[in-house]
Amino acid sequence: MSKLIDGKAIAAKIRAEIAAGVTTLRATGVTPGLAVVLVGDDPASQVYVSMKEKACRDVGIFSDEYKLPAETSEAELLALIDQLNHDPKIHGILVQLPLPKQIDADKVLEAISPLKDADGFHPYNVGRLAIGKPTFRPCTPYGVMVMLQETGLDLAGKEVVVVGRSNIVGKPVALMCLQQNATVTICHSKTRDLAAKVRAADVVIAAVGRPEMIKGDWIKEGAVVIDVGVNRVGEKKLVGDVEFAAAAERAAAITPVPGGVGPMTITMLLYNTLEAAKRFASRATA
Ligand SMILES: Nc1nc2c(c(=O)[nH]1)N[C@@H](CN(C=O)c1ccc(C(=O)N[C@@H](CCC(=O)O)C(=O)O)cc1)CN2
Repeated sequence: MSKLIDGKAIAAKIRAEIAAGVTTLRATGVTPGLAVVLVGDDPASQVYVSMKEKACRDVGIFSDEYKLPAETSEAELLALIDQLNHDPKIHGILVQLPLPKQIDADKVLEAISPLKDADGFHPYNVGRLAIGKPTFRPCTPYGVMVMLQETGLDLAGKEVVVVGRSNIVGKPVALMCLQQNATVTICHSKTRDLAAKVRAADVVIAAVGRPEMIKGDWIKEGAVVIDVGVNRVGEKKLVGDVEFAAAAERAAAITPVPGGVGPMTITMLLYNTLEAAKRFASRATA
């Protein structure tokens, strides 16, 4: 039976450090501020946004919420982003994804000032990550890396298989593992013999968004498994992208769902917001 990588416990430890950092910064007269923008009434997004607001309160970050109707136009959202880019109380801006169909998400993410890009999704920050000089890192992949670090595993020379190639998780987490000298394979819907690829992996990062798609018997004995999937099955049950019980029989360490990567996503958002505020403060005094 494998060791559980407890995202809640790791998140609590890092959030305490962030709270201390916020206190120090506030003593200099700068309160970190995060604008949380939600368009529409997607139930999961509403839950995530509430969790982000509560997490901000808990560590002393000021959060300003903008809940806009589902029929908001792209131009209206871009006007709000422009206003927030110029708001001195706001150091980080996050637009909850997904956005309604009439809005081009890429255009919106590109409109956020790269200096306030708490989600790390702006092409400037993505480019910095790609060249190995990250500024703001996307929160979920960043959280995954912190969890891997907590296991004490050295990624250098390890075979890492990332299942999923989204801009939010798959691609950036692959870049981050590459930066740590892992040999990285990104798998996706056109990958031939996914099972064989996963069977060869020392580390499996599942970010495909399909309930229990990665079978337990694909996991190599002693591998580390990070499950990014948060899939709702039926009324209340949440499952990951990996068949947890069977995978846990073989893995050296594995993340649960819930209580694994999810809490780390919000923690790294707090971290990025504090970083943005610190950089603002040092620009102001330069
Ligand atoms: N602007 C963004 N949009 C989205 C992001 C993001 O990082 N930035 N990621 C996801 C959703 N997400 C954050 O927004 C998110 C998903 C899951 C969790 C989480 O803590 N999950 C819990 C379970 C919570 C539940 O009961 O539903 C867990 O896994 O333990 C936090 C944040 C898409 N959009």
